[in-house]
Amino acid sequence: MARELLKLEHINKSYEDRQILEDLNLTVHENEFLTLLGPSGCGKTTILRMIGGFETPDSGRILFDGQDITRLQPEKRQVNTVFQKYSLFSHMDVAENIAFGLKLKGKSASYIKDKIKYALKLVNLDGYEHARVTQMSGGQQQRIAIARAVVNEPKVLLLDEPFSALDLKLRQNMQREIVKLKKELGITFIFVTHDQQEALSMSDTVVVMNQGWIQQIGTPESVYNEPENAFVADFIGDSNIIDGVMVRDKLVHLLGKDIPCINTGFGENVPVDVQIRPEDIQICAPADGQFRGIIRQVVFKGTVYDITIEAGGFSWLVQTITGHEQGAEVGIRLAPANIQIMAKPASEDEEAVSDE
Ligand SMILES: Nc1ncnc2c1ncn2[C@@H]1O[C@H](COP(=O)(O)OP(=O)(O)OP(=O)(O)O)[C@@H](O)[C@H]1O
Repeated sequence: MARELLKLEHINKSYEDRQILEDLNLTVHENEFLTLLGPSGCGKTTILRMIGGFETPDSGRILFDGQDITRLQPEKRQVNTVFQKYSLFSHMDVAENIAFGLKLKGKSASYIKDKIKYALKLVNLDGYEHARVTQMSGGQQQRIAIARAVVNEPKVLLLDEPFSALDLKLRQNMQREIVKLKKELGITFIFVTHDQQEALSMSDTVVVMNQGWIQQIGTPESVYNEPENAFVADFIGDSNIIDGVMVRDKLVHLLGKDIPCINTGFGENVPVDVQIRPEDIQICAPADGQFRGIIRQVVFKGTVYDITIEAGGFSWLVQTITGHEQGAEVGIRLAPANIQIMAKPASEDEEAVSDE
């Protein structure tokens, strides 16, 4: 793993007596593409604003290269932000927008000219120096906002939902371009989004958040394939999440049956959440299934079918590449490797204990 570049240590932040972040710890490595992913209001932007210097934590420290920058002014940090609304100056042309920060820093005219040329080339807008920003498309404005940040040669680029105003096609284009840009620049990117697809396709590391808490940190593959709890499983991709109880290691009691699973490390009789991805469920002949049921709904999604099967008292979402007949009786088979066993959230555990 690369060197640790940025560290958030024991961060607390409240707004008007409401605690938004509590004892948050996060490490960002040099040259990492790290994405903060979570539903609206979970505190992603607050974290980004603290890293950028636009917000101060109530307590805790932010370290950059080992130096405490918690209270350092934004312009003194080696960090630049691309905001959601781009915040371009409408009365200035493209070049003036990009030059703005450099002029404030007192850079020479020839230095600024070279930088503008370099940055516009980088974002595929060569020759647009004198265009008016108001006459440019959302995607082009987004690129200018990125060019404006890049000319400052930041060590870290912060991007706060930069594609939220763009339509799907353009969004996907920009996602590819950002990943390419990141490779060319060789710097650290911290990206904020509530779009799980965007996070999975772009990042080295995904930080999944909910209500101010980090739920899981991992590669896109690990948060998708090995979610640590039901929130992550449910938020990232589609999931079947079912209450289970461990019978013993490698055997979980699920909807009235004992089903083999992989190693879990959970003790006997421990209540767990069991996750099975829709694409991992095998539909078979009724007699061959671990559960027997009826197909209730078949919806064609373009590349896959979403099939709802009622079986074992549970409504399963199953994804297949071939169609099935509504009303048909079928079996469901689960491969042990496709059964993800997760700890229940602490509060639910307590309830389970007190119910007994
Ligand atoms: N300046 C502020 N004053 C009061 N409350 C605030 C302020 N800034 C943010 N909040 C609140 O803090 C919480 C976290 O906000 P934040 O913007 O960090 O979330 P987010 O995950 O980035 O959400 P979104 O995706 O909607 O931007 C929200 O409930 C928000 O209303």
